[in-house]
Amino acid sequence: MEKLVIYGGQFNPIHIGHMLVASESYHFIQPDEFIFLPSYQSPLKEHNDAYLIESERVNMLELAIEDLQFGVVDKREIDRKGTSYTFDTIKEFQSEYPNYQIYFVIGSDQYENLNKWKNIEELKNMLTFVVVNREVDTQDVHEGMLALHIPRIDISSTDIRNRSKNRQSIKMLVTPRIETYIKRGRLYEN
Ligand SMILES: Nc1ncnc2c1ncn2[C@@H]1O[C@H](COP(=O)(O)OP(=O)(O)OP(=O)(O)O)[C@@H](O)[C@H]1O
Ligand SMILES: O=C(O)c1ccc[n+]([C@@H]2O[C@H](COP(=O)([O-])O)[C@@H](O)[C@H]2O)c1
Repeated sequence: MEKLVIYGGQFNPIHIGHMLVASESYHFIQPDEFIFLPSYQSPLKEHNDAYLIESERVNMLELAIEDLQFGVVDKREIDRKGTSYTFDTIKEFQSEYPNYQIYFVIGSDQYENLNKWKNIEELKNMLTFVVVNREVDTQDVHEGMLALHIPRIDISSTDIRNRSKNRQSIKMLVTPRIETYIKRGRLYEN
C-alpha cells in the first residue's frame, strides 16, 4: 500500500522545530507523498486576525520545502476557511487517495489534546497518528499510533512572533531565507 504523510499546523511561521519534525517523519515513514497542510484556523487555538496572513504563511512553507527538498503545500483548509477540523479534511483525502495509508504528524501538545478533537474515535480509524516528542524527551502513545523521537528543539511560532515584535534576532530559529522574508515584509512587527 502506498503511504501519504500529512503534517498539519498553523505554521505562523514555519520554524526549525517544524522542519526537523517534517524531515524526521519523512525519513522514518518514507512516504510516497508528503503534504504540508496549513490550517485556516486551528480548532483549539485563539484566532488572532493580525497574525493569520494566509499567503505569507504559504510562501514561507514553500521556501522551507525548497530547502527540505520534499513535500508539497495543500491549501484546501485555507480555501475552505472557518475552523479547520482534521476529520473534515481527511474525509476528502480518503476519497482522493483511496489506496493510501494516511499518516498524520502531531507533537506532544496536540497528542495531549486529542480527546478534544472532532470525531476523534472515527478519525483514529481513518489514519495513523505519528506523535513526535515536543518539550519532553520521550513520548508514549496509545495503541495503533507511532511514536517518533527526535532531538528536542523547544521553540514555537509564538516565540518567533514575539521576537520579531520586540526586534530581537530570529537567526537559526527559522531558515536564512525565511528570516529575510520576515524581516523584509516586517511580518509580526506590530
Ligand atoms: N518545536 C517543536 N517540536 C515538535 N513538534 C512541534 C514543534 N513545534 C510545533 N510542533 C508540532 O507541529 C504542529 C503544528 O504546530 P503549530 O504550527 O501550531 O506551531 P506552534 O509553534 O505550536 O505555534 P504557536 O506558537 O503559534 O501556537 C503541532 O502538531 C505541534 O505539536
Ligand atoms: O480536528 C480537530 O478537532 C483538531 C483539533 C486541534 C488540532 N487539529 C489539527 O492539528 C494540527 C496542529 O494543530 P495546531 O493547533 O498545533 O496548529 C492542525 O492541522 C489542526 O487543524 C485538529
